[in-house]
Amino acid sequence: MLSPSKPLVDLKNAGIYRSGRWLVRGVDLSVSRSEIVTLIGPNGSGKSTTARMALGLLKPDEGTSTRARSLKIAYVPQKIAVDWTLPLTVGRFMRLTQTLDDSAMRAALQSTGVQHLEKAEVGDLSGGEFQRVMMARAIARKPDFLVLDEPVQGVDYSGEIELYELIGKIRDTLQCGILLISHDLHVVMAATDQVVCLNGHVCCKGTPQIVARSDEYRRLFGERASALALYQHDHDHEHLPNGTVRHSDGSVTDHCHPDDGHHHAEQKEQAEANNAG
Ligand SMILES: Nc1ncnc2c1ncn2[C@@H]1O[C@H](COP(=O)(O)OP(=O)(O)OP(=O)(O)O)[C@@H](O)[C@H]1O
Repeated sequence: MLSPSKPLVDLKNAGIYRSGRWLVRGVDLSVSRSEIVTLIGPNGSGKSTTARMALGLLKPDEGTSTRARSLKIAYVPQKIAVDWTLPLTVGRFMRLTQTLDDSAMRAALQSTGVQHLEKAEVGDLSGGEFQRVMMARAIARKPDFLVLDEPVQGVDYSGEIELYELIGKIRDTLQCGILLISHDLHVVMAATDQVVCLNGHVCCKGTPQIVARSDEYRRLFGERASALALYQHDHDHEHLPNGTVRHSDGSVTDHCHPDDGHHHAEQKEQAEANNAG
């Protein structure tokens, strides 16, 4: 039985060491039931590596990675190796790696708004449709823990907002914990409970700041601007290949300082509120 009070997944000081360097190090991260945790960070900052530790696909070389017993996991990876020139309908794709009866398959496709595509060829789908089919395939498993690696890749802005809203709905319906990966440093969903910013280690984490008041976002997204949040931070230090850290003042230490890389969104928001007032 899964305990409601314990996290589904818990990484403590976890790190992966490969080819003479730490790909990520010192990662503390937990995901509980009905919680959405978003991992952000630039390319190569260790997001997928961290997700793979959380999934149990990679064993940490340092620290620990634990998962609740009998945890049902679904993973939508960033890339999947399928030859899309081969004919494959969405309906068959849904059942490639799991047994699903017709009604369960259709319910899953319906929940992500793509039931009309059951007979479509997977190779013909648009980027947004493909992501929805991938999510339908994952949620058909009724997971306790869902990992979505870059679910909005190849999707335009309005499609991106719809996908973020859909992820919120999936969480509400399945009450699963979700680990979401995004390389986008600026735009993360408001429904995110925790944002963890990686840059080879955890730079900062916390709740995202809502930018519903921003004119630019309102112009771009209309009413749904409130579905977006802006998360700002500064990387004020650099991780060197030998595992040491160079700070903005040029000094080099073995580890990050406790106040490294903190974001300033709260101060900025406060300043904006003061100006508006
Ligand atoms: N098995 C491996 N051996 C050596 N280096 C690796 C291995 N796997 C990943 N890396 C390196 O580790 C770093 C982190 O990779 P990871 O895929 O976790 O980054 P990411 O944050 O998900 O990046 P992206 O946004 O580009 O998907 C990269 O520099 C990558 O080249």
